[in-house]
Amino acid sequence: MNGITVKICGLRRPSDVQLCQQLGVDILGFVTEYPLPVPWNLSRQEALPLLQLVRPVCRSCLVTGGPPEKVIELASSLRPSMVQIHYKETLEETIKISDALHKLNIQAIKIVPTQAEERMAQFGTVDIAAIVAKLCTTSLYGLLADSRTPDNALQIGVPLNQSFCTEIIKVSSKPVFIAGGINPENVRLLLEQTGAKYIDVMTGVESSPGIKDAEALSRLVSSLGH
Ligand SMILES: O=C(O)c1ccccc1NCC(=O)[C@H](O)[C@H](O)COP(=O)(O)O
Repeated sequence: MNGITVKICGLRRPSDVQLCQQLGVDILGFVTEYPLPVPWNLSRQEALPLLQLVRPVCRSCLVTGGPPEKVIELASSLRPSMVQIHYKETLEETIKISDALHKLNIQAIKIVPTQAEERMAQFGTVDIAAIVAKLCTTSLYGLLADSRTPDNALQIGVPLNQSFCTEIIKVSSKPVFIAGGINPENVRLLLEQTGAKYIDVMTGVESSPGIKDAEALSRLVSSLGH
């Protein structure tokens, strides 16, 4: 399973940042100034020294969200490689954020909500193919098909929605990250079933929120041939 891009999210400790890099993780995710009080959340003062540990061969990703001005200001201040727009941003807000970040050479990815009512609120339609088509005309780097949303942010092990992921991958011309309940035991099967090339994992490699389990992380990464 070579060629799979691995993002590990919810990093809070320097030792976990180092571990991810030793294991060859591609993207290191830091939940920063997220609009809800989740246990992975960092202040920008906490995030900065962790971001500075990320070597140029890896990418750093801020997971955040909210009003465009706030997201753009945060990214301008911390200068990560990527920003994951992961709250309730509309299409117009997503375009505003991704255009501004593009000018700063920062890649942006946007969650496509699993819940129909959230899709309607953010994009004015529930139709997944139509939403993906619109997002693929923007300056976003990629999309995220994630079962963890602002509405179930505190749950552990929210399972992956396979048909949702498969549908987005089928119609997207941009990279699609799949996320939700991926762990060392199910990762290969989920990749085969969805055809995904990009994965995002948080709680499936943790012993408790924000504490990565070195053995689980190592098994996940080595099962992908990293
Ligand atoms: O990280 C959070 O605190 C968070 C809160 C609300 C929505 C999403 C959040 N994280 C997004 C991620 O990128 C996670 O890596 C992704 O949801 C996968 O999580 P898991 O199912 O625990 O692997």
